[in-house]
Amino acid sequence: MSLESLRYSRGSLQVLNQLLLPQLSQYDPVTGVRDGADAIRTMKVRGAPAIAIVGSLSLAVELTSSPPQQTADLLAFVRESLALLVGARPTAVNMKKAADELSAFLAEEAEKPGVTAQELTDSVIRWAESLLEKDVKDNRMIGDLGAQHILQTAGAPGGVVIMTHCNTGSLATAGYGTALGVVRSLQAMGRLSHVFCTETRPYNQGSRLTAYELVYEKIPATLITDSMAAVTMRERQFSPPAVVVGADRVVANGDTANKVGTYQLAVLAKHHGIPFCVAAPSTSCDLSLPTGGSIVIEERPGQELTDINGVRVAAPAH
Ligand SMILES: CSC[C@H]1O[C@H](OP(=O)(O)O)[C@H](O)[C@@H]1O
Repeated sequence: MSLESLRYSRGSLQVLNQLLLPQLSQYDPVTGVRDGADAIRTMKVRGAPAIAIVGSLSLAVELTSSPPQQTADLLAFVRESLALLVGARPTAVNMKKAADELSAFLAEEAEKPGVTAQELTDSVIRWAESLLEKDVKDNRMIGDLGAQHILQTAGAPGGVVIMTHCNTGSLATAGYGTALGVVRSLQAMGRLSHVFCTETRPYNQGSRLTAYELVYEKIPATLITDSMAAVTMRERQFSPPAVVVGADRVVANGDTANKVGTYQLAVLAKHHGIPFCVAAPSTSCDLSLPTGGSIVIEERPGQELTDINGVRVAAPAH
């Protein structure tokens, strides 16, 4: 059983407050779109797929509790809500893609003769709910296919050694995970020897979230600092095996945006002759952008670097 990033039933959404992990597992209610956008913006909920799913379900719960009576009001509310949710964080494409797809779906549904506002509302709710099952199904496929790919390059029987960055597990998705899904599939196949997860400063997705998931499921792993990555690659018999990471956005030429620190791992992997793999669902792909130069890279408050749990660990700026 994996950790759950969210708990949903029609009309009710709760999210695991990832700002409090690993010290405290607390589920916070999300009663509507503003709650959903706040949870995403503050990184109470994070991870490209989870952002889109929580954002979409926050719209579904608000529509369940307060369904607009007129079609025009529904269309305006959905449009404004999706704009708010997309604006919560810029780099991961998943929420923008979900917003575009939902908007197109709703426009098509609204063209149907005699359709009522309630029928349209119910369609939007069902569309949002469909993301949950699809995400887990996608992640299991990514995990199995990624594991098979890595084993083909392993060149030897027995377990493989993997390094991963940030958090791409059940806490970043609706379940199973992407890069961590590959780890789970290798473990299920009996072909995982060890995982090295990087702490991933400054938000510490690796130490606070990935290590938490791996320990919770008794997957053999070692937490390393980001600065340990190079010596770990040199000393820990990767052979080949692989560095496997997730993605916030993959664009048309294959350029990939991911958590800061990913680029240096790619350079190190190349230097050490270790395959570097990106595990991401199609919901993280943005073919409208030709190269990575077009991706908006998020910049967050400096306190997320200088403070840990409210305690300053760096000299204040002038
Ligand atoms: C499968 S999640 C992909 C992506 O999300 C993480 O970013 P954040 O924790 O800031 O939302 C990280 O970049 C992961 O690789």
